[in-house]
Amino acid sequence: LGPTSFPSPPPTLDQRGPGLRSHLGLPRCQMFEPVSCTYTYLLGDRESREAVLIDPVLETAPRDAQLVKELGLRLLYAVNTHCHADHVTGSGLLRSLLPGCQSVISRLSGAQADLHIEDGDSIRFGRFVSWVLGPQEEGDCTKQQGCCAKTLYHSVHEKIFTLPGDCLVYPAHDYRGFTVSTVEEERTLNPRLTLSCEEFVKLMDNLNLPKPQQIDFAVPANMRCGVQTPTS
Ligand SMILES: N[C@@H](CCC(=O)N[C@@H](CCS)C(=O)NCC(=O)O)C(=O)O
Ligand SMILES: [Fe+2]
Repeated sequence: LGPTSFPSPPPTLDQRGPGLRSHLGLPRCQMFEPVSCTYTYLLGDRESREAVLIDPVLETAPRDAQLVKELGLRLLYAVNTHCHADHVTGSGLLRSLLPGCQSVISRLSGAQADLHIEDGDSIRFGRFVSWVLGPQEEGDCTKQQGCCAKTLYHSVHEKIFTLPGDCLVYPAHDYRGFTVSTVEEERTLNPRLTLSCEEFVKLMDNLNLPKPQQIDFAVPANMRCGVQTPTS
């Protein structure tokens, strides 16, 4: 996103600790939801104040909305990388909390949203453009969620791995506490992505992961963009 920084922070930021202030060195914040171990990302443009939120979670949507307001940002889009099975999206609630915000998901997901995007589409906020999509929705999808492992492998190799090696790669989840890596690190050291396509598909087809705990209510809710009105 370039070496930009937010301008002078609004007064409320001065009451915050150095942890949040340190986020102001780059126009992005990484936030965590501990039950599903989901990371949500806020990307903002310091000049126009336009912002996007990637993979918001229902339970932490009020926190995210508060942060958007405190940073003096205008949230244009609440983007879902896919129709999640392990948490309910916060995008429906954020539309209510932050008027003007549109929910976004891939058309191939079949889920409801204000805006459906396809491979090659761009999301613009301020001076920035974001989004890389594979032939199917990719995000952090796994075989467990009906994603084709072969498509995932080719998408990562042909899209993400063509980005510069020092490009930062942020996870949608991490269950061990890691927060960031690089394209070069993933390309050379990722134990799955350094396999051949055939080996990768075999491994993914045999993960035998347990069913996500929230799947039975998360998927139906996410097909409707989560919760549409603020909870009391
Ligand atoms: N315990 C969690 C597990 C949720 C889950 O299955 N997560 C997937 C990623 C979903 S986007 C995962 O862990 N994949 C691991 C892998 O090795 O691919 C829950 O019940 O929600
Ligand atoms: Fe997930």
